[in-house]
Amino acid sequence: MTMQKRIELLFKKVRNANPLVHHITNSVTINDCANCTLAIGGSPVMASSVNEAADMAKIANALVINLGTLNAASCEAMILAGKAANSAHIPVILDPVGAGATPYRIEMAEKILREVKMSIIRGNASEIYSLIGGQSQTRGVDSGTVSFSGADLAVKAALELNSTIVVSGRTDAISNGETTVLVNNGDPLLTRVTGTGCMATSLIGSFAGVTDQMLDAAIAGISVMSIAGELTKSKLLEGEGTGTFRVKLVDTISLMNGATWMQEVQLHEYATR
Ligand SMILES: Nc1ncnc2c1ncn2[C@@H]1O[C@H](COP(=O)(O)OP(=O)(O)O)[C@@H](O)[C@H]1O
Ligand SMILES: Cc1ncsc1CCOP(=O)(O)O
Ligand SMILES: [Mg+2]
Repeated sequence: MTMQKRIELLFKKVRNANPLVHHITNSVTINDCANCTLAIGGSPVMASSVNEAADMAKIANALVINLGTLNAASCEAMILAGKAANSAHIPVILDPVGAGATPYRIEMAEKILREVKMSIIRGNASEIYSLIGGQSQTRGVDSGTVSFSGADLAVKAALELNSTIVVSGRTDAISNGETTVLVNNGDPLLTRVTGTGCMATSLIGSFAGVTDQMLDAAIAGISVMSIAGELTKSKLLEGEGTGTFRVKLVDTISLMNGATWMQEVQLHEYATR
């Protein structure tokens, strides 16, 4: 079966299986992440207390760790939950929001990466670059300039971090170090609403909860967000701006199925080792 066909089938699979996606995430986009998880067919639970993080991870189908507003307590909860998920063979997905923006963020990201095995890591180019020791001009949570192409960065990070990597941007690059795929969908409006990266990571977590193929889950999640950006832009009426775009984005995701995905996705294999 081709990768495209496998991903097409994931839409029904995720809606039938309704995977529990445990999030330890930031306080800015937490509600959008929960609604995006529901829109694609998952069941979100946000649980960040050190008293229950490990127990919740054990009963989940996937764990999403998002560093957006991390602090000492949430970092401890992320490590407890991550270790529990690793022991139970539950996929862990990392969104290193703002990694590289401050020394604390990169220190914490490195600490979590030392303790927890990540199945998938999704970030913008600056964030992924900082995880492999690079320095780019990142401003807060936005991407800056990086000297690699997204595809080359994804391959390098996949090999160095031993994980499936998604570098999001105008073109999304996804690599497990052996197979690298580019997704040429998206719309610049996606960068004018906070949380589209976080929501993409929640979508990836939802798909990772229903397949063992982490590359498929990573491609499915990021491409759903990028395609939804395009379709939602085309549905905006005169006088509607970024606020309406945010609401309609969740509508679009909730209505997307395998057939629409097949029709819209612009997928290209980049390189095979
Ligand atoms: N310049 C762009 N043009 C079109 N789509 C984009 C652009 N930049 C980012 N996207 C899309 O926006 C979504 C969020 O990615 P990104 O902005 O890189 O994440 P983050 O919000 O974490 O920085 C992804 O679906 C990505 O493909
Ligand atoms: C603005 C902001 N500040 C801390 S977390 C956060 C949300 C970032 O979300 P995204 O990376 O998806 O734009
Ligand atoms: Mg982000």
